[in-house]
Amino acid sequence: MGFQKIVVPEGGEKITVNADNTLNVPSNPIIPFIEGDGIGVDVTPAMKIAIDAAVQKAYNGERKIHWMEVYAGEKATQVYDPDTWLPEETLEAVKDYVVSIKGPLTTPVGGGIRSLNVALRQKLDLYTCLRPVRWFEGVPSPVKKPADVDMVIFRENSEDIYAGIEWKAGTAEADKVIKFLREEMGVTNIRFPENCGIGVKPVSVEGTKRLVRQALQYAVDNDRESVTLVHKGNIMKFTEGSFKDWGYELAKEEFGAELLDGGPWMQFKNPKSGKTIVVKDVIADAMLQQILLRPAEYDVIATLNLNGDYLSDALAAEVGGIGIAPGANLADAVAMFEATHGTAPKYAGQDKVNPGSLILSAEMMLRHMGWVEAADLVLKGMEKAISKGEVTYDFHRLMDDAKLLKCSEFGQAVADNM
Ligand SMILES: NC(=O)C1=CN([C@@H]2O[C@H](COP(=O)(O)OP(=O)(O)OC[C@H]3O[C@@H](n4cnc5c(N)ncnc54)[C@H](OP(=O)(O)O)[C@@H]3O)[C@@H](O)[C@H]2O)C=CC1
Ligand SMILES: O=C(O)CCC(=O)C(=O)O
Ligand SMILES: [Mg+2]
Repeated sequence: MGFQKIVVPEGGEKITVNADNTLNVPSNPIIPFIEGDGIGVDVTPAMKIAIDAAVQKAYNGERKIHWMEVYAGEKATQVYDPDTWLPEETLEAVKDYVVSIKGPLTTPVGGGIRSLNVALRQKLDLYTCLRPVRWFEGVPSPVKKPADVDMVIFRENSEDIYAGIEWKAGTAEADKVIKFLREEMGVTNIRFPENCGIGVKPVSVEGTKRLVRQALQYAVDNDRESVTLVHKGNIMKFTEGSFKDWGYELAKEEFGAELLDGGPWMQFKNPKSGKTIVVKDVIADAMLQQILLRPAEYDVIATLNLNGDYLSDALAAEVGGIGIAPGANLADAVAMFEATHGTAPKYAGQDKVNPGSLILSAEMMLRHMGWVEAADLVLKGMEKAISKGEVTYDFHRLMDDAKLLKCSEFGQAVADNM
């Protein structure tokens, strides 16, 4: 494939996909990366230091990642032209090379371009946002028992209000939609119809079921105890409420779940371990208190896009903050790994922030590639560096007697402690 600006590294090969979506990973895979805006310039190089060291140590030079920079966000506007935020060839490369990783990208609030992060997920149909949340020994936490927080969020990544179907108050488009709603749909309860922005929230049975299927399968494969459907179905009956109903329906249809004590909770036997997996649901606002008060009762979570966004940051806070919260955006074959945090512009270029989130996202990527020995070394390096009190500013400000490291130094500390 001929690219305009992307330079394909020499000596690397593509990861390919089999008919059953398993990967063929060569020993010299080319991995596209988006550096990211803001603190992307800090965390992405630190991530590469830690990951290259883990691969070198695990495989003694027999395996090596060939990083290939692809562009999005502000850097794309510099490399291509001022109006190109998400070049077509970036999308092609991410699809063609199958496994990639990205730093955060800026989205202006209120106006300007729509989220490039959301656009990447939608254009590549990366419908699962997978965000595991666990505590590392020694990480400062605002809760009494952070070790009880061990949850894996499956956030629906392609629907909900993130579809970006909305019209600004006072525009002809908003007025037209409001007129339609009032005159043709009999809507009488738009409080201020003269000056009202309108948003649309699509939630489908297909979108829900493919996400919940991933969450249930994850619970089976990883011998987890429960899957909780988190929704606001009491208020948004035909979107969030249907998500809950379709989730239970899928559990029954495809995993053989049966009602537990008359329902609505369900349960089924894990075909691999024989243990019971409970499928339950919690309303989203109550869930935000549950994760603080009774975290040990929650395990795998399946939820809609906005709930998942809120829950990700709230849960991350319980185990040290979004500086250490990893994630992945997954389609059936294509996978793009990505930190949970944003561009933190006030820290951009200061070599200050925690690269842990992107390093742990890359750890997930190595595991996804089947490079588990290297992934284990990343965890070991991270755990040891933190337990020695070698940390970035976010942990340092909450710890006594810790050593303050720069972003790049923490990447090196992970490498040195493997
Ligand atoms: N996937 C993506 O690319 C995402 C992009 N964004 C975008 O990022 C921009 C900024 O968003 P904002 O709401 O400020 O959220 P951010 O996640 O960028 O930052 C919020 C706060 O979180 C803490 N934080 C974030 N990253 C780190 C890190 N690596 N290490 C330590 N602490 C960290 C900082 O806290 P403190 O001030 O306490 O030190 C920071 O001020 C927006 O344009 C938003 O749209 C947001 C989320 C995800
Ligand atoms: O796209 C954005 O700017 C924000 C996305 C976000 O907060 C997330 O995915 O967690
Ligand atoms: Mg978020």
